[in-house]
Amino acid sequence: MATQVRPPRRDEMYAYYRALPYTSGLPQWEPADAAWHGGPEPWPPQRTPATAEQLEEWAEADAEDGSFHPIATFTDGACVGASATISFDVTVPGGSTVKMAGVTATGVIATHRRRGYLRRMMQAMFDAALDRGEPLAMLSASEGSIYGRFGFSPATYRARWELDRHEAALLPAAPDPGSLELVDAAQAKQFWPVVHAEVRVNRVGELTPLPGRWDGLSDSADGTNGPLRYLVHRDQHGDVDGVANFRLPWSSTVANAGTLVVEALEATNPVAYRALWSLLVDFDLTRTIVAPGRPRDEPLRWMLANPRAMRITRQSDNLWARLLNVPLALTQRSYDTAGELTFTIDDDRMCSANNRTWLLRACGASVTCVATDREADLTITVPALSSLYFGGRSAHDLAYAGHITPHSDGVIGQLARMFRIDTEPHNSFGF
Ligand SMILES: CC(=O)SCCNC(=O)CCNC(=O)[C@H](O)C(C)(C)COP(=O)(O)OP(=O)(O)OC[C@H]1O[C@@H](n2cnc3c(N)ncnc32)[C@H](O)[C@@H]1OP(=O)(O)O
Repeated sequence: MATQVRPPRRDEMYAYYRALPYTSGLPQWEPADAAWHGGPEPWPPQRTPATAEQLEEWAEADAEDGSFHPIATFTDGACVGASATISFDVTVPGGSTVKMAGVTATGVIATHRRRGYLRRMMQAMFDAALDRGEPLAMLSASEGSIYGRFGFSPATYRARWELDRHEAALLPAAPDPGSLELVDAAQAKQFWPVVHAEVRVNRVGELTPLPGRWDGLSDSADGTNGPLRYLVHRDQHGDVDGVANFRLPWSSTVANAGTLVVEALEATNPVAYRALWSLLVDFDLTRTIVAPGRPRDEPLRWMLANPRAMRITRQSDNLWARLLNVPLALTQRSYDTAGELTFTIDDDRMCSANNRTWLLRACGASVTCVATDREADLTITVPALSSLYFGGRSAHDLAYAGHITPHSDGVIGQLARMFRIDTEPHNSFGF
């Protein structure tokens, strides 16, 4: 059987999409409650197989999108596996953005699984990303057991919480000099990119939006979920500094009736953030407020008179990260404390140039990472370093779990102090 792993040609794109579960209506996520899923109905929902018109639309759009890099597996001329990377910028500790290969839409048809095709496509995508100068890759994992073997590990997190409206009283605060306004989808499409652009650079893990990111916003009803509604906050000068999308889905059960789902909310400052939530958590004729896909360190909890009233009902990892070029990635973030560390990597089966001992020196804006012959302070796995890179995992926990081996006293504490960040890494949308 002749097997090729290569980018598909334009005329092969239909066959390429057909290798993906979601084009055939098959599930593409493990059957677990998902933290980004707001509604009460079972998950994952049924999907309708893609029509020929949809496939043509995607092929057209993807061919024009220079940031989309598909890869496919062909056996005897038939496309049996598909994946792709999308070039993003991701915000890293210190507020810089780093070029990142977002691995997306991956599938191998059921009859051809466990033959190493995903591994071959992943290697091809890593090599191509390195050639484009992207020092790291990220993805959302459909199942938690697949991607660790390729060097990925959780980097950003999300939570779904619920709040009983009658327990949602906010602590008093200074009067808001700004105002709230309900807008339609056309206006929301204008405001979202402006607000997100400012929020993104201040939150580790946030991404540059894909082209057309907000094109799908609409005022039409989405079945029994009803239409999305849009709320904006303006500051005292009239400039929009916060946006929220929410829904009031219909439910057949009394238990789920009167639920207000906040699908997205971003604000550039605490006044706008508080104002948006203050309306949404006290919306007449509702009973429960549900917010999926939120940061785990949601400040709203500490604005409530009863902080326990906000109940985290699900939480999960969100994006997983994988450093492809360790020295390049490490010199593009900043460090909480100045320091010098030597560490060995010896487990990288896919980007073998990383298997060295490295000397990381950080002093303010000056950061260097070079190969060294010095003795290592510690040995760390690529997945552990990839998690640590975004600041949301504890070096102590990773060491306790065996992913980091210290070779001298106190070195895990130093690693923890250098890599820590103030707020949890989070990304408000995936890919
Ligand atoms: C980023 C995203 O897009 S997430 C979406 C991923 N897609 C899906 O979940 C759709 C359904 N599943 C599939 O299409 C396929 O099973 C894939 C894409 C997950 C894996 O493709 P395959 O070609 O079978 O993987 P491949 O044979 O290269 O396996 C590589 C390794 O991963 C392991 N592996 C593959 N899939 C799984 C799995 N679902 N669970 C556990 N281990 C797995 C293999 O055992 C193998 O292990 P080894 O290297 O230790 O021998």
